[in-house]
This record gives sequence, C-alpha cells and structure tokens, in this order.
Amino acid sequence: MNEELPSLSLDDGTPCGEQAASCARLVREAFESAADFRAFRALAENTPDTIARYDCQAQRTYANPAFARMVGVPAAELLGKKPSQSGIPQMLAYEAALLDAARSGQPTEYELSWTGAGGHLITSQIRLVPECGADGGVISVLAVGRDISEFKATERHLEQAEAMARLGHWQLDYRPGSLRLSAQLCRMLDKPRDWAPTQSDLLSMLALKDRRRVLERLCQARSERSTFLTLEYCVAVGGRSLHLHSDMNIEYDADGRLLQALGTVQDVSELKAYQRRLHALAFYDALTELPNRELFRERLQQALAESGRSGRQVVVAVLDLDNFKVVNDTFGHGAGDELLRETAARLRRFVCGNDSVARLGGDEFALILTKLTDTMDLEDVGKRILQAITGIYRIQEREVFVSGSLGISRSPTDAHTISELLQYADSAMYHAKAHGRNNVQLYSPRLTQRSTERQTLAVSLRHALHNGELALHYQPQIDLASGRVIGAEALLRWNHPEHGQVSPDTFIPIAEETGLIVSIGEWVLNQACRFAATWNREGRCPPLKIAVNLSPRQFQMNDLLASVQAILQKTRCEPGWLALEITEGLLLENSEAVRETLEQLSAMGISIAIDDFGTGYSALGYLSRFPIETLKIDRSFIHDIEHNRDSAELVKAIISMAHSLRLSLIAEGVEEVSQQAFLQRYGCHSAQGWLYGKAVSQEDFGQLSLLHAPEP
Ligand SMILES: Nc1nc2c(ncn2[C@@H]2O[C@H](COP(=O)(O)O[C@H]3[C@@H](O)[C@H](n4cnc5c(=O)[nH]c(N)nc54)O[C@@H]3COP(=O)(O)O)[C@@H](O)[C@H]2O)c(=O)[nH]1
Repeated sequence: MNEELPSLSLDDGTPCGEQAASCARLVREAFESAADFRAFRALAENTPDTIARYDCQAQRTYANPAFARMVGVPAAELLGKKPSQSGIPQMLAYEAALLDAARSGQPTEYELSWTGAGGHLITSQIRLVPECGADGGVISVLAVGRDISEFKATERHLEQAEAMARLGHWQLDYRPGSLRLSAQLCRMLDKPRDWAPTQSDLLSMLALKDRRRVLERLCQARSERSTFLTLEYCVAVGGRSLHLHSDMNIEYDADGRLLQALGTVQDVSELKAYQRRLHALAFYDALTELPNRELFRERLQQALAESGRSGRQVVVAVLDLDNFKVVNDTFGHGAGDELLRETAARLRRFVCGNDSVARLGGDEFALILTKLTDTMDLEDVGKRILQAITGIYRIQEREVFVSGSLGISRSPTDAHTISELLQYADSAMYHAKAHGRNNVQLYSPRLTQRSTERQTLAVSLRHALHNGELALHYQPQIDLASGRVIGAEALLRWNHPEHGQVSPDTFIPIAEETGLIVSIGEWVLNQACRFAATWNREGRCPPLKIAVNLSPRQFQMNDLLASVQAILQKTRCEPGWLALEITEGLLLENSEAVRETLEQLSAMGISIAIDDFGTGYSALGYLSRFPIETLKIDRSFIHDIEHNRDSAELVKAIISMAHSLRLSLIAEGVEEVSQQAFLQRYGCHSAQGWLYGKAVSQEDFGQLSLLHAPEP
C-alpha cells in the first residue's frame, strides 16, 4: 500500500501550473486507486470470509475464492447468477433479503443455512452492505459472510448435551445488564428460545418459599465477593414445580464491582423425587404412609432433646390392635391392610402439632405426645386414643368391631432413653392385653417386676407337672329343666410351692407361650377321662360329660386325634363322656387340618363346644362348616343380663339361634337365681356357675353333685 508515486514537473523543472498539478493529482489518485484495488483484491482473494457482490437485481457480479470454495462451484460459474438459481430452497429468502437491502439502502445481518453438496449443514453469517454510486443511489450490494457452520455444530452439540443432562446455562453481563439464557434453559422454563428476561423476571418464577432465601444468598455472595455459589430452588413451570440446582461463577473488576456471572442450571426434579421416594422407603411405612420405627426413634430422640431444654415431659404410647390376626386370617390380608390403613388415618386425626404417630410393624402403632403437662391424667389421654380407634370399621363391605390395647411410658419419670421408653410402653401394652384387652395401662416399675415374675413362673411351670403341683378341679353343669348335674368342666389348678394357688389366667398364657400347654393339656385330658370313666362306670345315670378346654396350640403342635384316641383307650372312657371346649378364634383361622380333626373327633362321639361364645366375631359361617354341638354363652353377658339391655338381647338372640341350628347351650357364670330364671324363661338348656358350685377337687365333686341330685 505504501508504494512510492513519482512527482511530476516540466522538462525544465518548472511546475506546469494548475492544470499540470491537477493532472498530477489525477495520476496520483489513479495510482493510489490502482494500489487500493490491488490491495482490496489481495484481501478479497485471501480472506477466509466469503465476499460476493450483487447488482440491484440480485445477480452476482463478483464472488471471491472463499465463496466459491464454500458453495463448491468455480467462481466464474457463479457470476451473472442469482442465488435462487442454485435450486436451494433457502436461497429464495436470501435473495429477497438482498433485494430488500438494495431497495432500502440499509446494511443488514442475515444468517443463511443450507445443506451443502456433501450433505453437511452450512451456516453463514452474512452482512449485507448496500453500495452507492456517485448519485447516491444503490448500485450494488456487497455480501460479506463468515462460515459459522462449525460454531453452529458445536452450539447444536452443546444444546443436545444440555438437553440430555437437563442442564441449561446463562450469562449475565452486569455492565449493560444483559441476561442471556441457553436454548435448553429456555426450554426447561417453557419459554421461547430467544427469551431475554430481566433478573426480576427470573426471580418472580421462583417458588415463594425459596425467593427470599435465594435473594439473601445472592446478596451475601455479592457482599463477600464470593466467586462461586450453589443454589437449590423450585420454579413453577406450566403448572408443575421444577426442582433446580444452580452453580454460578461470579467475576468482579479490580474495584470489586460486578462484571459478569455465568451459571449452569440443572433440572434435578427426578433426582429429588427419587430421593424423596428413597427417604419414604427408608423412613415411612408403605402401607399406611406413617413414619416407620426408624423415623419414630429419630423423632423420639428429637423430642427428648427438646424436653431436656424445655423441661416438658415426653409421653410414648404403644398401641396394639386386639385380635387383628383373626381379622386378617378370616377376611384375608387385603382386609387386614385396609383395617391398618383406617386405624392409621384415625390416629393421624388424633395427633396434633409436633406430636407423631408411627407404625412400628404388624398391628403395632406408637405415638409421641409432647404437650402433656405433669398434672394431666395420662390414663385419660390413653382412653381418648383408644376411643379414637375403637369402633366399627367398614372393611370390604363388612362391619368389623376393632379395639386396641395401649401401654404408656414417659420421660423423665420412667426412663430417659428411646429404647427404655419403647420397651416400657411395650410391656405396659402387653399388660393391657393380659388385662382383657381394650384398656390402657401406664408403665410402672411393678410391670418390669411382673415380667420377671412371669419368666420365673415359666421356669417353675416346667417342673410343676413332674412335681405333682397341678390338679384338676371340676365345676358342675346343670340341666336347667331338671336341675340335675349333667356334666362338669375340668379346670386346671396350680398349687405353687412358694406362691400357693396361681390363677389359670396367669399360668395358662405362659403355658401357651412356652408350648408347655401341649404336655399339660395331655395330662389334663388324661385326668379328665380317667375321672369320667371312674364316675360313669359306677353306673350313674345320666352319665356325666366332662368338658376339657383345648388350647389352639394343642391343634398345631401334636397329633391331637391320636393323642385323644390313646387316652380314651387307656382310661376306658367312652367318647360320649367327653366334651372338648375350643374358642372361636381357632375356627376363624379356617384351617382345613383343624376342620378334619374336629370332624374325626365328632365322628368318634366326642362333643365339640364353643367356649366364650359371643365375644368373638360375627362371622358365624363356621357354625355350619364345623361339627359344633354346644355353644357356651360367655359369662360376661350372663353377668350383665339384668342390667344391660344389649347383653340381655344378645343372650336371647344366641338362645334363639341355637334352637334354630339345633345346638345345645350352656350359660356360663350363673351366680344369681334371677339369672337362672331369665335363662329358663328364654329356653336355655343348661348352666354352670357359682350358683351351683365352684370348681372342686374330684373328691369334693361327689358331695357337690349330691346337692343337685333329683329328689328320690
Ligand atoms: N387350655 C386350658 N385352659 C384352661 C384350663 N383350665 C382353665 N383354663 C382356662 O383358664 C381360664 C381361667 O379359668 P378359671 O380361673 O378356672 O376360671 C373358670 C371358672 O372358675 C370361672 N367361673 C365359673 N363360674 C363362674 C362364676 O359364676 N363367676 C365367675 N366370676 N367365674 C366363674 O370361669 C372360668 C371358666 O371359663 P371357661 O373356660 O371360659 O368356661 C379360663 O379361660 C379357662 O378356660 C385347661 O386345663 N386348659
């Protein structure tokens, strides 16, 4: 460009005046212009950018080598052609843009994408510059383009990668205050890809609960000149909430002023949902959606820590449903599940504020109560919990009555640790069960003592049989029409060497838990059959029928049929002299093995009686499925018969039903003549109770039966 131009003068060396000077200027300009042209040409032919010139009809008048290379056509073939003549659809719009630029005289930017000969997508970013002639009118349009195909491909790959990672990015330039969001971020936020929000537009999308926190974190980062920040927040997008994780880098100038911030935003909604699910699986019971034992322990730990600060007591209540197993076994596991869900719902309605309810497992629930003052009556609170869950449940179109047993312990009075509190509430609950269920028991050290005593008793019971500490007593059963003794219930007694008489209500459950009931039961059968044989062989008329209680475990744990047959044979007792008393619970299990055993026993001539009838479940179908001969009306109804209309009605209904089904009846626990009169009036066949005599030894039974002998 800096070529030296020669200076012009006349031959004699004098300047040739204005004309010559003008001529010299022209020549100089021509030289300069030629130099400019050469320079422009060198530039145009060597630049990697594409340069083309179009006339006002969009016909190409010039194309540089870079242009020819990009379109893959020799430059000479490109001249005189319009873009639309290439046959490439996108060129039509481009040609229109060229004509527009020629018309308006305004330079414009144009991004042109098309598929090249090799099948690759080519993108060129073109600046259209209208060129004017001497008269100021547009004579051509210069198109200077840059091949940005690679940049575009990289941008597309980045976009794909962002979409796959559910990750978007943004850039905030603080000086002009411009905020740019990546296409994926716009898509994530359900906005058009060229969305250009302000900072406050973005903030307003944040969930209310997060907005203040995010703003505070941003302000804090700014005041501390932090260069890196991580945030988590939720935004509302199209009616749903997205959980976003954001990392950002912040740049400052030397004076600490904000320059720019660059951030990534990742949609972690699925991850969060998965984490929530994992948390739910680890800490919540899937069936009832209540906290599980783990979470219960954690909450109890928190409650204890809080109680250490506030001085308030923490109360733990453990609830176990009464006879849940029977509902489960009778109506199926679906019904059991429904019952547990409904119980959970009732308990949830009961607790308030910070109090918690959890399902510890099976049919066992637990509550943490933290608002109870020391002066409050805990038994009363416990009763209200029971009230909340007790009653009729509608399960699978059936009505089931459900109650529960509740044990309560408290901190600091009873214990300070989670394990102790739970263990004590649990043993109080077992105590409530042993007390006839459907009641509340508060823990007291006496309970621990009792449980130790039970364990000691269990050890002594193992030796009781061999040591001759067990005896069988007989309670007479009276025919209400004749007043004669027609049978007797064999009731076991344990005369402990240290404790004296131990109640069967205490030792029978221990015998059942330990399995000792099988050998003890066999001994009882043996004794009872021996007694029946001795008594009846003396030719008494009618022969006495001895009723023996059978535990469900005797059905499960040995060959009951073989054992009964062997005993009858050994004692020479007639099967008709024996009645076996079973409970409804055994039948509700609906076991085929139990049914078969009962069928065979009945076929031998042994009577089968249902003990405590009326206290169980209203599933009476078993009365026709099993060979039942006798119903024993529970003594609780007889006790109430005169004061409680429901009990009286129930007894009348049982009597009427027994008549219809041709079942015989024995009313248990008759203590008053008036009760006897009631039973007679409604047609009950026979009775048993203290009115006729308590259970007495075999020796005393003779005396007792004489009292009920018919007049000679
Ligand atoms: N598996 C076995 N269970 C047995 C055996 N022996 C007894 N038992 C069960 O123990 C429970 C308590 O029995 P017990 O303390 O002997 O009480 C019985 C009667 O004494 C009592 N009863 C009888 N008449 C009256 C009365 O008028 N009033 C009143 N308050 N109580 C009375 O009832 C008990 C008999 O109940 P039941 O068996 O339901 O007919 C008890 O459940 C026994 O079954 C055994 O050998 N094996």
